[in-house]
Amino acid sequence: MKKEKKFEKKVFYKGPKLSRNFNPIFQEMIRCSQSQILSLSPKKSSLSLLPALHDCTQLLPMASVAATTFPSMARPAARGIVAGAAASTVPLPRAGVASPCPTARSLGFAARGTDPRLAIHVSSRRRAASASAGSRLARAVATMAKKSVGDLAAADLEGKRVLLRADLNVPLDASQNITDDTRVRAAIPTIKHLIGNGAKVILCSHLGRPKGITPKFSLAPLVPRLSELLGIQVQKADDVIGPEVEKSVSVLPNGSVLLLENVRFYKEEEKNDPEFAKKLASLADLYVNDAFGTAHRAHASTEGVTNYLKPSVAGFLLQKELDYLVGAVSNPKRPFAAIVGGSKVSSKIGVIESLLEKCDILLLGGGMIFTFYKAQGFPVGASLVEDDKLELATSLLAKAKEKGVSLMLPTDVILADKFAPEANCQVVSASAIPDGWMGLDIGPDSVAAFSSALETTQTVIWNGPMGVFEFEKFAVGTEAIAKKLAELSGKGVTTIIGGKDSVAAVEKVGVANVMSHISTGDGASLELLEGKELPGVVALDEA
Ligand SMILES: Nc1ncnc2c1ncn2[C@@H]1O[C@H](COP(=O)(O)OP(=O)(O)OP(=O)(O)O)[C@@H](O)[C@H]1O
Ligand SMILES: O=C(O)[C@H](O)COP(=O)(O)O
Repeated sequence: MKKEKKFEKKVFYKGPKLSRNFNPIFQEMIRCSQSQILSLSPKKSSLSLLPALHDCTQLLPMASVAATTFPSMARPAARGIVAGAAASTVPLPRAGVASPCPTARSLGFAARGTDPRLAIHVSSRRRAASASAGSRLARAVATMAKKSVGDLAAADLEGKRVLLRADLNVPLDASQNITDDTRVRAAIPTIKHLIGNGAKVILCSHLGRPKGITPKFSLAPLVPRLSELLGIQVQKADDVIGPEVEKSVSVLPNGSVLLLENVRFYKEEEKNDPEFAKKLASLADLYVNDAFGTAHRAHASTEGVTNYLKPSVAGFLLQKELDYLVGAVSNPKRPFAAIVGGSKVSSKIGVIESLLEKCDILLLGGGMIFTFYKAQGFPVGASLVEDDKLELATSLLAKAKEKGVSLMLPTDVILADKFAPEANCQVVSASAIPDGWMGLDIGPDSVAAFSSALETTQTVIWNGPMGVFEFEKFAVGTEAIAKKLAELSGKGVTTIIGGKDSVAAVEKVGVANVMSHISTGDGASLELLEGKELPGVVALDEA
């Protein structure tokens, strides 16, 4: 690299002809001389004069430079759709309904106010999106345009028996205490709305994966917390269907809640048995699905009952999840960055492929990066590698380039001499992993490069940790990203966190309450990000 006065105009490289095979050289060049690289000419055409260098921008931290220095590489926002969405309104709970209870940590229901473009009804997105008919995006958004519980008038609810499917699948300790009540708190706004309008709520959920009636999976431990959050005594049925439950429902006063027993105590639930669904539906007059975390399951209580209950509508939590994981991701404020981590590339292929269609910057971390390194010919030591996914990694890199997405891989990693919390560690360049060592976190240079790339963004979605964050020594990269996203949230950037480990990381760092949206779904949010339709959503009435 020759030092020149006019760095902002050109960068000269002296050395072997650059190609992908010379990535280690280029990587080292960036590591040592980042300020010089940062001064590449802002014309994309100058990159094309250096085709090999251009290749590298798709693979290395140059991508962050490209994102900031070459805004033309970022694809323009879908302005028509955004404008349509901005003009629409949020369906608010009706007057006289108690506001959601204060929560220990914000579930982000207030975030609509911070980003007016997200204050939209699902149906308005359908109208806007249909303007770009034919695109995969338009279809995906359109199928998520569902009638909401907020669309029902007070008269539709007063005295009505409402079957409300929530996801109360919470973790319990050995003494049956709830160790994380996030999903319980997330269910409260819809329940309050229903009881505030005089409905009789028949609340139903699964807990765990029981095989038949299993006392440790009873929903009984949920009753005290639900009652506390709702400010009324929640009744509990000992069964899901049958004469005893029917009797309890028949004496329910308006504005009350009856919690059914774990719906998975019946094997018919997961089989989506029509007879079981019919019996469950017969308890109620209408159906509300607020169980986002289970919306990817076509079960009797999430899908089957909609064949017997009209209307079948979405609850507020389900709506909010769709607003962010479909709406904000499909029509993002740009630049839009996606951060994908986790253990294996194989479990994130769908997410990466889908996000490559939408984002401007893609940051990769976690165990999957070593498959990408190996695909580029780097030594990976004892790191996690999926040898049968090397071609896939190469094709994802090519796809990113083709789509003009700035894909960044970490340039340095933290290595361990064994997979253990007390392992010895060292930081090395990503291209210089010695035999016998395994990469368990991204390194400090990568954190800096990722942070500076994120600085440029207006929307960020994060799924999957950057390293083995369960071990303190290897949690630094993940926690740094969590803190960076918290900082960006404070500056008005839309930040969306999905995947149980990324959610756990932001909670551990204590910044969950500042994020725009923390998804309550795990598999469901992953499937939604992959662009899949969720059966529990598809089955609901159209808006
Ligand atoms: N470098 C690495 N080597 C091995 N394992 C890793 C590495 N980096 C992260 N992991 C592990 O990946 C796991 C998380 O991977 P996973 O794909 O399940 O992510 P997730 O998106 O948060 O989870 P999910 O979508 O299932 O909720 C963590 O347990 C973490 O320890
Ligand atoms: O925790 C979850 O992901 C949901 O409650 C769905 O549970 P399941 O994976 O057992 O269907």
